[in-house]
Amino acid sequence: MNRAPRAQIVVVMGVSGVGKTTVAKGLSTVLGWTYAEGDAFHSEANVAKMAAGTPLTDEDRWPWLRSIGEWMSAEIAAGRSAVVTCSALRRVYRELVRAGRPEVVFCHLVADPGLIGDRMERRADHYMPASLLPSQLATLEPLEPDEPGVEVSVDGEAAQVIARALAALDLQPPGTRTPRDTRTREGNTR
Ligand SMILES: Nc1ncnc2c1ncn2[C@@H]1O[C@H](COP(=O)(O)OP(=O)(O)OP(=O)(O)O)[C@@H](O)[C@H]1O
Ligand SMILES: O=C(O)[C@H](O)[C@@H](O)[C@H](O)[C@H](O)CO
Repeated sequence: MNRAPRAQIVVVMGVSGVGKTTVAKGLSTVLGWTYAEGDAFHSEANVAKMAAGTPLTDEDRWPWLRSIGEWMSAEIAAGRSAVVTCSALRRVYRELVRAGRPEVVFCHLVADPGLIGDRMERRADHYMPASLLPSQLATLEPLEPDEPGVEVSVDGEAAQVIARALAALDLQPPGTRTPRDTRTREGNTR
């Protein structure tokens, strides 16, 4: 029987400035998957708060996380695989995003804080000030072993990082799978 493969959702997570947008866009292009920018789901109030240099609270983040989850559910219902950025700093946030969606896997981007700070300082067209990096790092709870996902270093050029993320996630661009790979993955409920 010819069954359509289940949709997969990759959440590219990590602190502000670590490279989520860069990597998520790259993955979606290579894989031909839908892409969404998690920042676009923030309320104007959240954006204004961050732009003013004030960290968001849990209460600020819950509605934002729920909107991202709703977007994922729509993609899953349509049978589309997708990549979305979402800082997903705390485990409870990731649990909210995953709840009822076994298709979700996280790609946690990591780097030396100095490297992230440099990249943020050089980025001109973004509301998030580099001064919020310490609070992002303090809030971050790295992926735990029982959570679905991988950790990927963003050291090096963007193309290298995207290739590293694909390999860590065990994803191949369409057309590059051998029949043997296809058989293996059909039976894999990861
Ligand atoms: N591998 C890389 N090498 C050099 N520069 C990079 C790399 N990845 C990202 N950058 C640059 O670093 C800055 C931050 O990257 P990006 O905007 O993708 O991060 P982000 O995690 O999406 O940030 P935010 O959460 O604040 O939106 C950008 O100016 C981007 O062009
Ligand atoms: O949880 C948070 O504090 C926010 O999502 C931030 O991480 C920003 O949205 C993002 O990084 C934009 O710069």
